[in-house]
Amino acid sequence: MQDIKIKAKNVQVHYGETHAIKDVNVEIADKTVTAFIGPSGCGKSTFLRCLNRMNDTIDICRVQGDIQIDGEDIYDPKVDPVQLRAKVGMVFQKPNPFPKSIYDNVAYGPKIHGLARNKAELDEIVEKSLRKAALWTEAKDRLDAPGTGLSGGQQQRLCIARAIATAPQVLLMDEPCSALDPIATAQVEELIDELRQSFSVVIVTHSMQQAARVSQRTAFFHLGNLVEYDETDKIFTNPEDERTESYISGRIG
Ligand SMILES: Nc1ncnc2c1ncn2[C@@H]1O[C@H](COP(=O)(O)OP(=O)(O)OP(=O)(O)O)[C@@H](O)[C@H]1O
Repeated sequence: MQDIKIKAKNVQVHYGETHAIKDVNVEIADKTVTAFIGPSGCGKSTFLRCLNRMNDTIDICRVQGDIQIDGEDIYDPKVDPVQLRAKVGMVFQKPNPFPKSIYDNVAYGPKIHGLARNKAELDEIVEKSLRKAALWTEAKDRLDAPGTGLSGGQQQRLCIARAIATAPQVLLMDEPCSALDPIATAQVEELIDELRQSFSVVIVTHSMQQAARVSQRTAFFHLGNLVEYDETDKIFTNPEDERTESYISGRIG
């Protein structure tokens, strides 16, 4: 078992009157892929967004409880959410490159966070991030071309390169393959497996096959509750809870 990277205690989330997350306690390991699964509306994305305070941007959303990353309370008023999101990167369902060149998409974060002292260092970060995101070979001769001109799968890898360019410690992925074809999906899944050498990766997925392929730990959510959290193999072959069993066998969801 790897070290614990994220500790969430008694987390509750409300959107106005809707109680979306009900007293969730979970410990997420470093250098591990953790999958969040469960039926639509069970709270997977809401809980994922708690981990880098993306819910702060939703007026009616109220987050309670305690979330620590490396022992530090991420909801402490001293924490700057912009800095936090550089440390806890995020990749969304739909590839959303900036309307800028491939180079500038990746260079943007390191620039605003002052991670490069000069152009040569910035070039190096861009190349390293694109290599890590398995996009360098396809992109190296067109770094000035717009990011939006890439294929869907390439755009998603560009967004992954952008997220890892700020040297995050955690990468959150909210259904990162749902807009991709099977080949692009396989490439991103392969990449996720490599990324876990460097970070803690947390992925929300609708696909149980994907969770089984990419993750080592799986958390099953149902109606805002974290029902079961265990080794991925255990969840899919021998779950403890009847609700998990029903979901993985296709009876609910
Ligand atoms: N911005 C929002 N405003 C109000 N309610 C919201 C908002 N986002 C989510 N909810 C509600 O919170 C609950 C959990 O939603 P969430 O999107 O986290 O579920 P999910 O498991 O990720 O679903 P899906 O798999 O369909 O994406 C649902 O009842 C949803 O309607």
